[in-house]
Amino acid sequence: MADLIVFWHRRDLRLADNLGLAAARAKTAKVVGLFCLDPYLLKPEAVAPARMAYLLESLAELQQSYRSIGSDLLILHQPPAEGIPVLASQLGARAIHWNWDVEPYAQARDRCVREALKEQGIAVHTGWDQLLHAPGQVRTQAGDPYMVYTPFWKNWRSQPKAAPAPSLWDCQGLTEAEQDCARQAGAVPLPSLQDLGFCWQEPLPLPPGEQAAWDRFLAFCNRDRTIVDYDQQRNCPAKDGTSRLSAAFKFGTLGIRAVWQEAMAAYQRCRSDRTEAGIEAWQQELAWREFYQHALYFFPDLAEGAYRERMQNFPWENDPDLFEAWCAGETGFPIVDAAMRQLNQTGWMHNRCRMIVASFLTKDLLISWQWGEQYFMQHLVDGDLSANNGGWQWSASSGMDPKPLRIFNPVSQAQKYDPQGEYIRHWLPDLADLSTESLITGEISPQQRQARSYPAPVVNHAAQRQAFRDRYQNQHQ
Ligand SMILES: Cc1cc2nc3c(=O)[nH]c(=O)nc-3n(C[C@H](O)[C@H](O)[C@H](O)COP(=O)(O)OP(=O)(O)OC[C@H]3O[C@@H](n4cnc5c(N)ncnc54)[C@H](O)[C@@H]3O)c2cc1C
Repeated sequence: MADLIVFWHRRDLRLADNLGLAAARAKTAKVVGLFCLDPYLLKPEAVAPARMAYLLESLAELQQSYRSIGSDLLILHQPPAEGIPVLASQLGARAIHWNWDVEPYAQARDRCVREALKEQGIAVHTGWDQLLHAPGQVRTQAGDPYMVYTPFWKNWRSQPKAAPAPSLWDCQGLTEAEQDCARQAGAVPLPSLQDLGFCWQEPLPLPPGEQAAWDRFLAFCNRDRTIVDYDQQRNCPAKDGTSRLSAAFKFGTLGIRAVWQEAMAAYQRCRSDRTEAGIEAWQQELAWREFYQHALYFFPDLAEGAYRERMQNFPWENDPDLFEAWCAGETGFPIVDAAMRQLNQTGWMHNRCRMIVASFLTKDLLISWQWGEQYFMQHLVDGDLSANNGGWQWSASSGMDPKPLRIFNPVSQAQKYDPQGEYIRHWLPDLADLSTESLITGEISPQQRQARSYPAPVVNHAAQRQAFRDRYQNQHQ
């Protein structure tokens, strides 16, 4: 009988273009998948129900895919360092393979699992998969990691990209005796969302699973060709101008090399500078994703606090009532409230609006970006430590931004990016009959507000802007 390799899936919930999985299959026909529901990562206070729903349904699809090629995806529901070594040794596995992750918790966890497997005499094989360029591959001339995006992008773009890894096509699964053995070692059926204490009843912003992610990507890139207008449309939250693939990139239901290859093929087919610019603008977003992952890998302290030392003890006011108003979309600023209601109702928010609400929380309400960071993790289907932390620190003037002091004006943001008030009307239907001018400027009379149960503005933007500037300058004296 062939030697067994267990492939531990984490942020790579797919059979196609999976470097670690393809390497395991090249060594043996007998490959079985494993996913470990780690209680540490499943705490309801830290995880968005939409994200958990996306994860579980993607796992269900992956399990079916494994079964259709003759193997299976085993599920453990316990701390990985406890469950995986027991399962692997009971099954007599020759080795465990997995793809690396940049997050500090994942790295510490992996070290524990590796140590425990070593004690059992089980080999471990690991490598990078989730990025086109692994941390360390893109460095400044001095050999340091980049701390500024634009030179990172130029270097990142110029480097050759790997081709997609071959998909898993057929496998030899566990015998019945081995399946019994796996159950005795803790393998469980995939639990439901309710079993894990979550509830999500809305449609997900992206249908879960590998097939749906690839279909969405092909539509975005080739069929609807939204990608070629990306640079024109991506800042308009009322338009369907972005890919909405963020959950797929977070959980790896899409392989990044396959995505790059397809986007480059679309680029080669372009007949105008305009369409090339659209595709390149989208590729720049993929580079932002990698920039923030490299940053977290090299500066794990980012997860704990401000990157800029002078922002580490910033005197935030942290008023809990203002925070509650922001969370509920009840600040009296229509563009901010529309965005927060999109997040609360769908589990996703447009990037332009993420920047607007993050600026508003930190610069207008003087509330720590870490409160907002946590709230986003509790609600986003794509909640991801590196991208979320990067976005929040950029917005709070505490991160890796060469021009850190940016303060968004909610009125001019709405004027520029939602000039017809379509986005605001959609998410604040009670205000839909007001004039576009009122929706954009927020100049809504007390009577009109009262009639629509819409709150008065919770702060004065100009005064708060000045208050933030004063505090910021004090910190930088
Ligand atoms: C305050 C704040 C918090 C954020 N939190 C997250 C988060 O938790 N998870 C997350 O994936 N993105 C986050 N972003 C980045 C960005 O808003 C989302 O990736 C994007 O809106 C997802 O929509 P899309 O898939 O249509 O993106 P597209 O515009 O189609 O971009 C394609 C992909 O590139 C990546 N990407 C795009 N923009 C960024 C960016 N600025 N930083 C890093 N990666 C990017 C995403 O994987 C995205 O799916 C945050 C941004 C801000 C300002």
